[in-house]
This record gives sequence, C-alpha cells and structure tokens, in this order.
Amino acid sequence: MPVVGKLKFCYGPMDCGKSTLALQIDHNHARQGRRGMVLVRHDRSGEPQITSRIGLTRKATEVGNETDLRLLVREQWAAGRHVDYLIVDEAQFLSPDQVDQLAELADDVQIDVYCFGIATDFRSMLFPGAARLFELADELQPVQVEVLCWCGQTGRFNARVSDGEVLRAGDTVVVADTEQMVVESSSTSRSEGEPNTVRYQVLCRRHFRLGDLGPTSAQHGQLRLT
Ligand SMILES: Nc1ncnc2c1ncn2[C@@H]1O[C@H](COP(=O)(O)OP(=O)(O)O)[C@@H](O)[C@H]1O
Ligand SMILES: Cc1cn([C@H]2C[C@H](O)[C@@H](COP(=O)(O)O)O2)c(=O)[nH]c1=O
Repeated sequence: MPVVGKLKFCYGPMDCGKSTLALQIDHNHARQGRRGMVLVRHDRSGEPQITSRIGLTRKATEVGNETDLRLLVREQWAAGRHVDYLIVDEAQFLSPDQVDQLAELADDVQIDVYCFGIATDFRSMLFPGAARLFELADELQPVQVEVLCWCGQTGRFNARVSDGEVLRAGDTVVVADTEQMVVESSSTSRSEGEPNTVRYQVLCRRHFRLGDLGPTSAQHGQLRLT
C-alpha cells in the first residue's frame, strides 16, 4: 500500500475554538519532532499569525491569492528543511485551486495537512475554499465546542452585523471579530461600499433567518474599520 498524507478539515462557526485547536495540533506534532509549516490567510489580527481568543498566538506564513502551496513546500526543501505537516488556519479563504494543491501534497509527497475554518459565510453560503475541502478532505471534523446563540440554542450561522442589523449582501471577505472592540485597522479587507463598522454574531438558524440579534445586542460594540 502506498503511504499517503491525510487532508483533514476541522470546521465550525466563528469563536468555536478552531485556531486554538490548530495551535494545539501544531504543538503536539512539533513536540514529537515532526517538522511543520504554519499557514494562514487573513488572520483577524491583520498580521501573519494564528490568533486564538484563548490567548495563544503563533507566527505563520501568509497565503496570498496567487500563492502556490506546492511551491511554498518546495522552497522549504530547497533550504534543506523537511516538511511533515501543514497547519492552515482560516482555510475558508483559500481558493479551490489551493485546496487541490493541498490534496496533491498529501497524496504525492505524504504531507499531513490540517485545515481549520468556517464553512459558511454571512449569507449562510459555503465559502468556495470550504466547499472544495468538503469535496476533497479525507477527514471532516466539526469542532466540538458549541457556540451558543443568545437564546441558548446551538449557533451555526455567522451573522454580519452593522448598526444593529444583520447584513444580507456585501463582500464575502470582511475580516472582523465577534467581540466588543474598537480598533484602528488598515489591514482589514474592507472594500469600497462596505459599512465602516461591522462585527459578527453567531446565531441559531431561526434567529439568523429572522435577523434577530437578541435583547442584549445593543451591548455589543462595533469594530471600526478605517
Ligand atoms: N477567557 C476565556 N476562558 C476560557 N475560554 C475562552 C476564553 N476566551 C475564549 N475562550 C475560548 O476560546 C474559544 C474561541 O477560540 P478561537 O480559537 O479564537 O476560535 P475560532 O478560531 O474558532 O474563532 C471560545 O469559544 C472559548 O471556548
Ligand atoms: C462569516 C464571515 C466571516 N468572515 C471573516 C471574519 C473573521 O475575520 C474570519 C473568521 O474568523 P474565526 O477565526 O472563525 O473567528 O472570517 C468573512 O470574511 N466573511 C464572512 O462572511
């Protein structure tokens, strides 16, 4: 039997612990002497790093629109560094082609690839990168930590909120957080026409459909994008 690597996708709504899990898996593999690369696309911090809300962060290589992930690995080989595994956070933002490249790395050069990301966008539609991961991954793992809607039901939907309203149209990529915060940021992906304050709130399906942010929604701050 040929030895192949595994492509795994751990997914869940915002704030369910995906980045924490990514850093834990990296830690456990590195501790056993395995050599990994940590990749990210649009971390919330705006920096090339993985940021977990539990307080851990780790430097990472930023994946761009045009990055060929196979070349990133080859560059490591050229520098004399072996690669046993890849950690990819915010994998929903990968292009379908980049996900195909990850599958190739798993199949052809036996690299274990661990991807972490949200499945659906603010309209509840699959991100193209997440859709391709659902199609190609060897293992799909919903992250176990439940995120609750304000009503107590399990939250699965990432509502984009501006001025107390759930937005139904706009750019797919708007990097922002769920928590109360005010930041001056030029690193977010806001484009012309996007509102200048936005946050996300995880809701159950019913409240997502109704656009009902619950009685305490006024307490949430807005992330100011500049
Ligand atoms: N102060 C805290 N104490 C315990 N757990 C926390 C605390 N702050 C955040 N968390 C945990 O971190 C999770 C968010 O982790 P994170 O990796 O940032 O999520 P994701 O990458 O899925 O958005 C929360 O669901 C919660 O379980
Ligand atoms: C729903 C949705 C989310 N995003 C952005 C917002 C955050 O920057 C990330 C998700 O981060 P987390 O680690 O899972 O908390 O994705 C987006 O750009 N577009 C969307 O529709």
